Amino acid sequence: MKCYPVPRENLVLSIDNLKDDIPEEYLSHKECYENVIRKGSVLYDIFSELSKDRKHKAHQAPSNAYRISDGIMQNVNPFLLHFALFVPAITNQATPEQQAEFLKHGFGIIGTYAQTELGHGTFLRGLETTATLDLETDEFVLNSPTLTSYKWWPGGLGHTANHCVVMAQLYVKGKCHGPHLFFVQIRDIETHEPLPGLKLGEIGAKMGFNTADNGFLGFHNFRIPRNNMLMKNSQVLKDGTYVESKNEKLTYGSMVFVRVYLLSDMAYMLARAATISVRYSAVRHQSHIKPDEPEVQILDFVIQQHKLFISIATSHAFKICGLWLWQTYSKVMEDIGKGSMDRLPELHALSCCLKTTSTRDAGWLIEQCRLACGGHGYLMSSNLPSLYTTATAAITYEGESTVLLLQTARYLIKSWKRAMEGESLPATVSFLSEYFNKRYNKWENTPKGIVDGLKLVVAGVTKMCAESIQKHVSRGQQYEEAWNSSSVQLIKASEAYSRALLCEVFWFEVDKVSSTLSNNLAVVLKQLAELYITYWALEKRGDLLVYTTISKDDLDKLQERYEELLALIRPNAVGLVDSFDIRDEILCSTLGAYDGRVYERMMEHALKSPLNAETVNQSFHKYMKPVILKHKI
Ligand SMILES: CCCCCCCC/C=C\CCCCCCCCCCCC(=O)SCCNC(=O)CCNC(=O)[C@H](O)C(C)(C)COP(=O)(O)OP(=O)(O)OC[C@H]1O[C@@H](n2cnc3c(N)ncnc32)[C@H](O)[C@@H]1OP(=O)(O)O
Ligand SMILES: Cc1cc2nc3c(=O)[nH]c(=O)nc-3n(C[C@H](O)[C@H](O)[C@H](O)COP(=O)(O)OP(=O)(O)OC[C@H]3O[C@@H](n4cnc5c(N)ncnc54)[C@H](O)[C@@H]3O)c2cc1C
Repeated sequence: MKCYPVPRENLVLSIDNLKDDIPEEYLSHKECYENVIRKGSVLYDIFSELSKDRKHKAHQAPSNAYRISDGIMQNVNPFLLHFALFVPAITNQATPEQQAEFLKHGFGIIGTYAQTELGHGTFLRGLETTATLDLETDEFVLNSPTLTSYKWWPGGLGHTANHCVVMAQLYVKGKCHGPHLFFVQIRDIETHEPLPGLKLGEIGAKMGFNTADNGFLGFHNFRIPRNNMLMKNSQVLKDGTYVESKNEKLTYGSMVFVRVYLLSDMAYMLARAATISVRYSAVRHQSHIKPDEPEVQILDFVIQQHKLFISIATSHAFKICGLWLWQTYSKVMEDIGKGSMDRLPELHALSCCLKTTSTRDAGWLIEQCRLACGGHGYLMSSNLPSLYTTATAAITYEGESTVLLLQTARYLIKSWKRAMEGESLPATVSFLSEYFNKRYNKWENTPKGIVDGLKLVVAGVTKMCAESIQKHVSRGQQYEEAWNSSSVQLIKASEAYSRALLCEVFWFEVDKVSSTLSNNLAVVLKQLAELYITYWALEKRGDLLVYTTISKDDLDKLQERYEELLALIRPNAVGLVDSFDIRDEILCSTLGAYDGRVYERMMEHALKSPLNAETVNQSFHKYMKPVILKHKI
C-alpha cells in the first residue's frame, strides 16, 4: 500500500469537535448518523488538506486513516466506501483519461461502490441492473427492471454519497456482455438532492454498522455518457463496437483489494479486543487459586490465558500474513500491468480463504474476549459488543464466507489435477505434488513438523474431494452436481488450506526476522508463533491423526508444550497488548483503559445515561403509579 503523509493521531484526537458529549449508544438512529457525518466531515477535510499540501493524489486517504477514523467514529465511517472501493475501482478499472476526469474534483465528490442488489449479492452474473447503449445519443440508459434489481447494501448510498460506481449488465445492440462498471452521479453537488430518475434511501437498522448508511438505489431510464463506463479492460466504441477484456475477471479486481486489506484490518480489530480483555483480566481480582491466599488476578487462571493469549498471537499472525498477502497482491497487480495474468487465480484463491478465515476468527475470538470479561464485557462501554458486530459484518461483506471458500476449493481441485498430470505448481500449493508423489516426512513435534502435518491434511482432504466428485460423476451426476454433492468436504479442504497457510507464513516470517531482533523480542515473538501453531495442531488433532503419522504420545507432548507456552507468555501478556499501542481515545473502553481505573470509568460512563439525569423517570407517574395504587392492598 502506498505510504502517504500520516496525520499524527494526537493532531486529530486534539480536535474538540471530534469528541462526543453523549455516548453514541444513547443517540437515536438519525442522531447517530448526523453525528458521524459531523465527525467524518472533519476527517475528510483534514485528509483533503493534507493531500493537497503534499501534492498527493487528492483522493487517497493516508495509510493510518482507517485506524484513526475507526477510533474517532466509535463506529463505521459513512465515507469509508469512498476510499475502500469507489476510488480503487476507478484507479484500477478506468483509463488514465477517465481517472483524470472522474477524480478531478478530488475530495469534492463522495462515492460508493454499488454492486449488490436486493436479489443478488454473490452471483454477480445474475445481477439485474441494466446499462443499455443508446447509439443515437452516445449514452447508456440505466434501469432497475425489478424490485430485486434495486442496488441494496452499498455503504454511504442512503444519504451520504453523491456519486457511485455501479455494476450493471452491459447491453449493446441487443446483446448482453455481462457485468461491467459505470461511473454515476446520483445527487446534485450543491443541493444533495437525488437526480431525476433515481430512487434513493437507507435500508434500515442493522445488527451493527449502523452509521455506515447502507442504502438502496433504483434507476428509471437514467442516462449517463457512454464514456462513463470504466473502460480500462473492455471498451464500447462510439459506433457500438464492444471490445472484450483480456480477462473478464479483471472487472472483479476491486473486491480482491478489500479482501487482501481485511486480513490487516482483522489484526487491528483483534489487537483492540485483546488489549481490552487482557488489561481487564490484570485488574479484575476474583476467587482464589490457593484457598489461604487473597483473590487472584483472573489472568492467573490458566483457562483465562487459554481464552485470551490466542487472540494476541492471532493478531500478530494476521498482521504478518496480511503484509505477506499484500506483497503478493502488489506483485500480481504489477504483473497484470505488464500484461501477465498468470498469478491472478492464485491471488484470488489466497485472498478468498484468508479473508474468510481472518474475519471468522476475529468474530469468535472477539466474542471469546467479551465472555472472558464476565458481565462487564456485555456493557457497550467495554466496546467489545461494537467490535464484535463490526468485525462479524466482514464475514459476509466483500464475499460471503462459504462462497469464497468454495472459490479456493475450486483452485485446490484444479491444482490437484495438475499435480496428477505432473505439472509444476506455484509454491503456495506445491505440497500437493509432494503428497501425490508420496514425498513427505514422518511426524515431528516441531513448528515446522506441525506446518508440514497441516499441509498433509490439506492434500489428504483435497484428494478425498477429488475422489468424491469423481464418484458422483461416475454415478451419473453432471460435474456441477457432483461439485455440489461434495461441497461439505470442499469447504473443509479450503479451511484446512487457509489454516496451514497462516501457520506457515506466521512461523517462517518470524523465524526469518528473528535474527534481526533483540533477543528478548525474538524470544517472545517466537513464543507467540509457536503458541498459535500448537493451538491449531491441538484443535485439528482429529485430522492430523487421520492424515499424518502423529501419535497419541506426540499429542500429549504438544498439550504439555502448549501449557508451558501459556506460562511463558503470562509475565509478558500486559506488555504484549500495550505494545499494540492503541490509545485510550481509540480503544474507547472502560475495561481496557491504560490507567486501569476500570470501576471509576464504568461509573463515570453509567452516569452519562440520560436515564440517570433524574431520580424518578416520568413513566412512574404516567404508567406505574396508577397500576400500583390500583392493586395496592
Ligand atoms: C474520512 C476518512 C475515512 C477513512 C478511510 C480510510 C481508507 C480505507 C481504505 C481501505 C479500507 C478497507 C476496509 C474495508 C471496509 C469495507 C467496508 C464494507 C465493504 C463491503 C463492500 C462489498 O461487500 S462490495 C460487494 C462484494 N461482493 C462480492 O464479493 C460478491 C462475491 N461473488 C463473487 O465474487 C463471484 O460472483 C463468485 C466468484 C462468487 C462467483 O462468480 P462466478 O459465478 O462468475 O464465478 P465462477 O465460480 O464461475 O468462477 C469463474 C472464474 O472466475 C474466477 N474469479 C471469480 N472471482 C474472481 C475475482 N474476484 N478475481 C479473480 N478471479 C475471479 C474464478 O476463479 C473462476 O476462474 P476459473 O479459472 O474458471 O476457475
Ligand atoms: C455490513 C455490510 C456492508 C456491505 N456493504 C456493501 C457495499 O458497500 N457494496 C456492495 O455492493 N455490497 C455490500 N454488501 C453486500 C455484501 O457484499 C453481500 O451481502 C454479500 O456479497 C453476500 O451476498 P448476499 O447478501 O446476497 O447473500 P447470498 O449470496 O444470498 O448468500 C446467502 C446464503 O446462500 C449461500 N450461497 C450463495 N451462493 C452459494 C453458492 N454458490 N454455493 C453455496 N452456497 C451459496 C451463502 O453461503 C449464504 O449462506 C454489504 C453487506 C453487509 C452485511
